Amino acid sequence: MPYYMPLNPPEDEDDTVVNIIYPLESPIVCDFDWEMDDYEDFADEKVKDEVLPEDEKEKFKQFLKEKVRERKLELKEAKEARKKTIDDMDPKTKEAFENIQFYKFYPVKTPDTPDVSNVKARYINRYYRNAHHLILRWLQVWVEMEVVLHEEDAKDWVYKGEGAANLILSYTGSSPSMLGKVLRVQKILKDKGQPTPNCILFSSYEELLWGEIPELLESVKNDSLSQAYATHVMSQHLGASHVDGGVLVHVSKNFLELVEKNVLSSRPAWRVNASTIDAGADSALLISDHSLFSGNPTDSNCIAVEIKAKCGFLPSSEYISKENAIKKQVTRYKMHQHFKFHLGEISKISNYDPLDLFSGSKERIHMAIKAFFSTPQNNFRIFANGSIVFGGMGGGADSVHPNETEKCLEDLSKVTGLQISDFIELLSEAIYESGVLSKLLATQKLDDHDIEGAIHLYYNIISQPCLSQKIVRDFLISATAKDCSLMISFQPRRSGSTDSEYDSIFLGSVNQIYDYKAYFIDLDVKPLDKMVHYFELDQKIVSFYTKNGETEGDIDVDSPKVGDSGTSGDIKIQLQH
Ligand SMILES: O=P(O)(O)O[C@@H]1[C@@H](OP(=O)(O)O)[C@H](OP(=O)(O)O)[C@H](O)[C@H](OP(=O)(O)O)[C@H]1OP(=O)(O)O
Ligand SMILES: Nc1ncnc2c1ncn2[C@@H]1O[C@H](COP(=O)(O)OP(=O)(O)OP(=O)(O)O)[C@@H](O)[C@H]1O
Repeated sequence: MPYYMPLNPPEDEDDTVVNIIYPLESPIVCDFDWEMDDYEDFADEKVKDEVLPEDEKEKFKQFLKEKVRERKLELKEAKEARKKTIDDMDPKTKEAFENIQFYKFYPVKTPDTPDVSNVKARYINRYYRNAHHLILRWLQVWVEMEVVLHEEDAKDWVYKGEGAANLILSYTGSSPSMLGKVLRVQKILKDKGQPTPNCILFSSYEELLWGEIPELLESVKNDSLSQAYATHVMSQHLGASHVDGGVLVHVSKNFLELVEKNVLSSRPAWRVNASTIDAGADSALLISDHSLFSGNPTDSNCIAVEIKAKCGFLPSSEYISKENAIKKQVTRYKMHQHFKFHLGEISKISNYDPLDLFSGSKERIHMAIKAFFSTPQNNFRIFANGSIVFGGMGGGADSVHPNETEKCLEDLSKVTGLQISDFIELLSEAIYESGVLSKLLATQKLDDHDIEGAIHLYYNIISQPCLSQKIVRDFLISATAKDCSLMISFQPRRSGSTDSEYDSIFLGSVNQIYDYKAYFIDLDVKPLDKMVHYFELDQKIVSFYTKNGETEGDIDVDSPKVGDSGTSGDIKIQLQH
């Protein structure tokens, strides 16, 4: 019940505590209770503890007052918004909420489960408050997993792509229920020293952090965290119509082992060295193949574009230290490119600027797409009828060698029937008209403290669990939004048909209407203990850029030009409609 709207205010509306991070060389991280604490005494205490210089006291008090004022305003607005929603509620809905009954289930003791009969409590959480009924019975919530994939099914699944955490298989068999689907199977890293990319179990801190979303905690038991996080967290921010949680299916060990063997030769060598399919998993996610428009590879004439947009804003957090002030002027993406080039992870600095893609300006979106064509790296792929025709498979920072770009452009035009300039026009119109990136940007901006602020709250959580959770939770949601991909699929509308349930773009240059759909993929929860990695990587990237600037790997002027009248831009090829 993610949208449960209690008629009585949740407890935090009476909360008088505000989380403080006061920016100093060593920031002061504390909680201030405006009912219990006195500004003067509070500041004196900090001076006495030698965390606040005496001459900073007045400024600190002003800072506290400002934070208290902001928090009170926030609470007042939340209260008014609640009141308005309740006032506007139709009487039937209101009656349903008034009569709602909560049942809290506890497991009975079995040889494998602990006896919890003495620790039962009616309390659920601060929204639901107390349960009306307590039931001591094991409630096993099974996700519908009617499908089981066995060894003999392995031949129907081929390699589609992979990231650091998952390997994606396309279905090539004839079962109608699987047609147009991909299977997302978990991988495990060979080097146990690397930070774990995927979170399938929760630590006790994570249980606290995400505890307000019961479906998430429940999903861990069912091995369906990835599905639950997409559905119950990310879709609230990105819009349910752009998120597909998929369905969990059982997979046998033999199925996974055979698939691992079958796809080995299609996988990039560096991915094979880094990770392997987790043959111990007993389920995998079955999701619609969003590189297909109709779900059927044979009848769709579909072109799809995958964009890993990365972080689309410059941080302005007050917690960013003076030495790292460059972060407020140069994008994380650009600085990371220089660092990756230095490490030999990419052969060329990308021309792509995320600020262009997220700008909301048609011209700048155009520029971003042109940059993707010259340096796609792992940020840009194009699929025709589900098969990749531009960009590299298997993710990775430098998945396409620049020399291959020209050839890819020719292939692309052959299958789409569009000149590259028309294709860029179609894609930028869809990005501009759909507004789908503005939701993504707002979700990324949940990170308003920057890692330099959030890291202190992370340490807070692991030293005295229960404080400062929202900021870290928002940081992790934002991290998912900075790393996910957007998949937009297009299908030319048949001539003669006028109405359609889809959004569409009219491409004047070819006199054709294209229907399109947009989905976000890779919406997994980031592990809480990755916070330290985030902080360390951030410091490395910024310090490298601050010391070295743009001296290495500057943008190559000889890269293929796209979208202008000229060679590649005029290539033309046919996609039947
Ligand atoms: O830190 P970044 O920006 O390099 O992002 C990582 C990505 O690198 P990129 O720079 O996009 O090539 C990285 O992508 P690749 O493996 O390089 O294709 C992963 O997406 C990684 O996420 P996770 O560990 O699989 O959950 C990403 O890690 P998160 O930071 O999203 O946790
Ligand atoms: N539903 C889907 N439809 C079509 N293609 C998909 C789908 N899901 C994933 N893919 C393809 O598989 C690739 C890898 O998938 P995904 O990004 O989910 O892996 P990951 O390991 O979670 O990534 P990361 O490295 O970001 O953690 C994607 O880049 C995309 O090309």
